[in-house]
Amino acid sequence: YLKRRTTKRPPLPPGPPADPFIGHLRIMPSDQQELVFHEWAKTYGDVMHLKVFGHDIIVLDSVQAATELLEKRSALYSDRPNFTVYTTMGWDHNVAFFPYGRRFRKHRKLLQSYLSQQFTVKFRPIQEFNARYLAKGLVENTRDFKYYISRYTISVIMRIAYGHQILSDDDEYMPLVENVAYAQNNGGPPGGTIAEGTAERSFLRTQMESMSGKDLTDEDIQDLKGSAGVLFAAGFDTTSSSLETFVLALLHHPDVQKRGQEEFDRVIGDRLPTFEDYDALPYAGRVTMEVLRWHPSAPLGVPHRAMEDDIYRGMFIPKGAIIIPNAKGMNLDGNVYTKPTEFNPDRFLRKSEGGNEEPPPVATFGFGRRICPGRHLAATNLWIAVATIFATVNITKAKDEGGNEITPEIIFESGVTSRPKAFSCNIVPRSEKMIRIVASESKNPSM
Ligand code: HEM
Repeated sequence: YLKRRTTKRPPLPPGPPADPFIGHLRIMPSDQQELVFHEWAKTYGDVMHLKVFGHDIIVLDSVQAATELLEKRSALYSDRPNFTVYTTMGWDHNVAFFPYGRRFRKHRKLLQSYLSQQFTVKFRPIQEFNARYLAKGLVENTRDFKYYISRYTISVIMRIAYGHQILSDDDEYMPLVENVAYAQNNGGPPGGTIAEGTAERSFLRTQMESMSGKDLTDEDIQDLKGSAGVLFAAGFDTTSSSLETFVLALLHHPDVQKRGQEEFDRVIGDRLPTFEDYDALPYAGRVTMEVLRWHPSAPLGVPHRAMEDDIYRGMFIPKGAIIIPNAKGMNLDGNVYTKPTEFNPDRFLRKSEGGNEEPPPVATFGFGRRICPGRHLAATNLWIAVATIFATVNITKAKDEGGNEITPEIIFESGVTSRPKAFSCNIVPRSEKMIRIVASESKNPSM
């Protein structure tokens, strides 16, 4: 009896009541899962167990639990579940879905060195130019603002991954906006130019050069193409949806736009911002951080998988369990953020400066050995776009036929990546002077 007691397995983490056999299938939300999980966590705790189709699912709803498991015990939690849907869609070269192992480490190493904080400083001229090109689009305003946002994020990635700068709407690669899977599987369009040695410096070219002299295997070539395609697939949607979230937040908070514009006028005024101005434009920095907190564009992160049985805070986590880090839930944690649903960039300010000293939203970019390798690029892409938008245009609510302002709902689509539900707005240049500045500073790049 004593032996049986000591070897008894601790209980699974708590969770909502389940049905026999089918577990939580019936109550699994099909929409806004992140918000429903966050509500459940208020009753069952920040480590919650669900069971669906025989699979154990552990939802983590606090940064503390996610850090302790996915970072401190990363040797046990860096695997991915089997993403059958994505692999049957042909996304099998995407490192984001690789199980933990040799091929994962190889891809991750390639990406990590190219996207490190230090290395991404080299991309600044590319980001600055493309932010100006974004402003040019918004000032001309002949298409929906979402088009210009997508063109911006695609252009930066195309240039960094493949060495190709998009300079016109007729660019043959613009259809990639609609066809991420194509880029993923074909290693990006300008592959030919790389072989010919004419492409600008880029991820593909750098990796090819570092391997020159070696005999490249088919797997090496596939891996190079695959990881360049991953930059596109993982970086495009996430960044453009965050910029849409920024526009949505401005419509609800004209005061935020006003303060961003006042900061720009006071500090810079008669030219467009560059990364040299980063420290001088702290409000733009806080707004960027609040966008990433308010609605993380991958609200449930990307699931990890437990590689062994584990025990955490006296709860049993079975081998094979799917671990879901609920980034949105963590960013709405009322123990960490005051009035968490409010968009308030000043929450990050020091108390002595009138803020709450609340921490940056680390959950947005995930955890441990799987943390987003593109996070430095993403954060700087967002910052330069935010600062340039403050500098150049006024964004206000659209009006209906009767001249009444339309206030868009704060509601986000469900999915692995999530953007605001479609909404419209008015975008006009801030002044004649700004139109001239944008025209003269968005000329072809010398990068
Ligand atoms: C706002 C923009 C972005 C957000 C919110 C975001 C978020 C995330 C998250 C939550 C993960 C999963 C982390 C985990 O498993 O714990 C991830 C993985 C990844 N991200 Fe990002 N990301 C963004 C932009 C980018 C960019 C710009 C790139 C590259 C150009 C990129 C490349 C990747 C890759 C390759 C992975 C897979 C990493 C792995 O499985 O080891 N991301 N991202």
